[in-house]
Amino acid sequence: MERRMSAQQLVLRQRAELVRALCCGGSSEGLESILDLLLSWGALVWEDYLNVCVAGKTLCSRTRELLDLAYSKGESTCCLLLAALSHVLPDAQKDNLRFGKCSNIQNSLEMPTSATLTLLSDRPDLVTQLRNCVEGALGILVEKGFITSSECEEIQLPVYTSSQQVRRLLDLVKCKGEVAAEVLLQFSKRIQKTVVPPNKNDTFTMSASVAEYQKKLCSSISAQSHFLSTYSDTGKFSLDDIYTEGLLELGQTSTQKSLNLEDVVGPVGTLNMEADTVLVSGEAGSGKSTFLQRLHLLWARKTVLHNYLLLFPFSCRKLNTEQQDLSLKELLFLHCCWPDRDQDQLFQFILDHPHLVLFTFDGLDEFKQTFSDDQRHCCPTQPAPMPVLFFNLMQGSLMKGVRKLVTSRTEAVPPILRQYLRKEVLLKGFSPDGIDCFVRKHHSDPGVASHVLESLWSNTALLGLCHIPVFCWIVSKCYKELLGFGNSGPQTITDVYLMVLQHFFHHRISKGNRLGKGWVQQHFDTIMRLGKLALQALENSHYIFSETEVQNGGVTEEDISKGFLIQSKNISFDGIHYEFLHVTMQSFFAALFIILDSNSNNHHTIKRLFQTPRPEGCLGILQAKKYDGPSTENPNLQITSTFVSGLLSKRHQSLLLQCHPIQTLNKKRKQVVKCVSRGMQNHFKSIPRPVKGEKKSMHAMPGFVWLIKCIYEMQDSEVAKNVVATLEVEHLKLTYCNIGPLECTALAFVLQHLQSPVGLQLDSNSVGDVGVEQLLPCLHVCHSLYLRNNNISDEGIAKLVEKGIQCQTFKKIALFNNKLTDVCTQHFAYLLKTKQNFLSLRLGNNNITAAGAEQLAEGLRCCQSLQFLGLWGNNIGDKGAEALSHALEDSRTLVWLSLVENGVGSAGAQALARVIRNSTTLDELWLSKNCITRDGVEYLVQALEKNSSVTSIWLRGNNLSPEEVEEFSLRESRLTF
Ligand SMILES: Nc1ncnc2c1ncn2[C@@H]1O[C@H](COP(=O)(O)OP(=O)(O)OP(=O)(O)O)[C@@H](O)[C@H]1O
Repeated sequence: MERRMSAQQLVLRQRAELVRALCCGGSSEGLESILDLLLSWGALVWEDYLNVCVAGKTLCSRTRELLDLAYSKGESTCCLLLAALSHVLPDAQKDNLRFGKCSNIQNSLEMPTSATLTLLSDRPDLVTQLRNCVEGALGILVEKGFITSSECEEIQLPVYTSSQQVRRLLDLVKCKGEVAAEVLLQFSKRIQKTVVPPNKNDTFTMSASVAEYQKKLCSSISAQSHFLSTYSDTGKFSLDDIYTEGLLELGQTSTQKSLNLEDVVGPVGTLNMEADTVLVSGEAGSGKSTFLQRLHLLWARKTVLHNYLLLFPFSCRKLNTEQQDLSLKELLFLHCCWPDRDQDQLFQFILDHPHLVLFTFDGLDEFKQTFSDDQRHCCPTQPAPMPVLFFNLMQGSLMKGVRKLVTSRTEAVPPILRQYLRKEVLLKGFSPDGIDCFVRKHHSDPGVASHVLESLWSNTALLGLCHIPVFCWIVSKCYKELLGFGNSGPQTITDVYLMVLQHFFHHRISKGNRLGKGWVQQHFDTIMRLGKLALQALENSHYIFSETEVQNGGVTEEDISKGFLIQSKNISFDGIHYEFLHVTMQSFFAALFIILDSNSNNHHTIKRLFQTPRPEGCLGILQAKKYDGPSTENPNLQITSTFVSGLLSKRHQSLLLQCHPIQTLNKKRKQVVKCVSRGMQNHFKSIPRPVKGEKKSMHAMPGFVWLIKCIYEMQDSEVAKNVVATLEVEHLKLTYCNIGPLECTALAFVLQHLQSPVGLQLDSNSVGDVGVEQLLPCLHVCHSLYLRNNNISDEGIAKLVEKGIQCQTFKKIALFNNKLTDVCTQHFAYLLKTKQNFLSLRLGNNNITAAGAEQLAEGLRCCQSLQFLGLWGNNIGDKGAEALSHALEDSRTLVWLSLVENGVGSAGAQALARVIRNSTTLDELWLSKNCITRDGVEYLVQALEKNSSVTSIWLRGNNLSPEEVEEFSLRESRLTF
């Protein structure tokens, strides 16, 4: 059992977490900063450092090497390692790590006696001081003959970040001897005196030509971002009228803090200080382009981001069309805004003041080439092919210091890009309040808005879909059709897109004519022409069509008049260009074409679209690249396959039968079912055998959720049943998988058919109250439900508990870090009273006070089964602890209780002592980070004298002096301080 752990034990026990913390971003900056500190503190000698840094080793193996080394060197090195980790890791990554007492250790080296030793002892500061002037330092050292120009070039290779260049310089100079080291130190002292930190007191003069250009840029950006393209046909709404805040959260943290627009570009959540690129990721239609558009508009009005004088907005869709090699200068001025005069002066201003410039790139996922960092290009005036230019900008080899904001579909972010990211922000669509707000903005008539909202709230599957703004837009646009559905409204995204298809055809038919039942047949030719254009283009990541391309595809004026194709907003094109109203619409037309086209080749298209293992050869874009299902390389093909599944649902058969023979439809359907089943089988095969004593557990691989969504679109319970019939796991882990309400609906649809109960782990997603409701149909097959970090409120809990008490197998719930208050405790009290086999209730990091604890106590008093109760990080105080203790005094089942960080004092400890005295089952009691004093601990010690089951009571961070800690540790070894 755990006692107070030594630094060595902490390093050993947390090995996996430490490796993850240092390697998750892909950047080696964290590890290298730690090595700097350890060298400067004398914890590592030069040979150790060289051993860790052997060239060619991966970041993870270097990290492991360091951990092994520290462990083998003993307690004091581990202590310094933990101190360095605590110093270097961003707060967000420190949450779940323990650094022991080592976090405040300072330099333990004596004053250095030589310049080369000073290079070691001052290494962390030197890296910071010199990183903006490596070139200057190198110049002096070359000039004085200490290093050669080829050594100088090697240090400056663009593969290295500026901090890495400094480290290489320090390593080199160390070997060049005392005088060289002395020269470098003097240079560093000199620049310390002269350099003004960037951004602070940054004096620059904005010449008239820069001011004029800024004005032109603002007015062109303002004009471009005034309207949303999805509203272009109505002419009714400006962005101001309809824009609704979406949920923005930091990626890679365990806390869910909402960000505002300025935070996205600002310092909050920075993981890699060296990188300039901020990624905003989200699902299709989650509002990424609209978010950027809003940011552009507000910047152009000078309402936000005042510290950026110039903003250059790029669309990856448009960059795709660039055939010529361009220099950075041409890229800026040709693709964004042409300066009327003084181009060179203006460009020089941009080069000289990178921190005053912001670049935005919309739709990285639409860029034809996959991100690669093979080819370095650093010269701003030299032309290069577009992908080279673009990738080097994101990496920071080009225009270092300019902040870049990139949007992308989550699943399409290439892992290799992550090492160049400053941070990742997730755009999670609308909250339930956001949906309400959007619908009310869309409908000026409050009666209609309420009617639409009522029908949404009565169809929770559709409500789940509407947290994605593009679906919310469709539902609002097609409100007449929606209200016409009554109770049997759309359930799947295919239903929603069929509704919008019908809506557009309906609105474009001449007055007096009605859209009959056979409307698909009526518009068959248009559908096929647009579908063919859509599919061929999707295969090549092509989203903008010239007039010639449209004509060559056979698309007629009349087809265009239906409104699915709109004129491209990218005004700098020659001649008219078109794009689909939204890219998801392009995917939908592509899917319609695959289903309705009688060409037998579609058999291959479907096969390739659903292929999950690495295919031999496949659709255009997929051909040349490594790829794991359609998801990773081209997310639009993934959505297309979801639509294909949905269109093959038996529910839509009668609609499609009008223009396609049943045999062919059935054949395609069989094929899709086979592909999806095989895909799932592949996932199941990847489940490792359980280690002895552990549960058989499956961690969802990429593509699992996509397959589940395809099955849901088919709306066929038999398919769902067959697919999971062979799944034998006890634990299904889907953490950080972008599970929102829509995915919950699909998961429940499939998982409810599981043969034996599972633990369903959905931590760190965006389930929310709507998602919780969607999960209820599968609650009877969940013995445990893990919903940490999911924006769940008391409302969701009310529904969960109502269903949970009817489910015999449901025994454990974890709700750490949600939005729960005392209101939820009355529901849990009811559950504890009613359900006498419930085992574990974890409610840490919510907003539960003494009143909530008193409510819980009501339930606990009648509960004969609960073993684990976690309330870490609430605020129940002494009163709450007393209430719980009274209720638990006679418990014959309680094994584990956590009241860490709850404002519990000695009165609370006194009450808890009674639980300890009586209990024969309690094993661990967690009371760290409270305000218990000597008196309180005295009660606990006395109670322990009567207890033999308790193995540890954790008391770190209470109101005790070091002497008291010492004394109690000697008296009672089961206390951990
Ligand atoms: N914040 C918002 N306020 C109002 N409407 C929005 C908002 N975000 C998105 N929408 C609506 O949803 C549509 C789709 O959004 P958008 O194109 O921004 O999504 P996206 O995430 O960029 O999609 P994709 O990844 O498919 O390109 C918009 O055209 C608009 O109608």
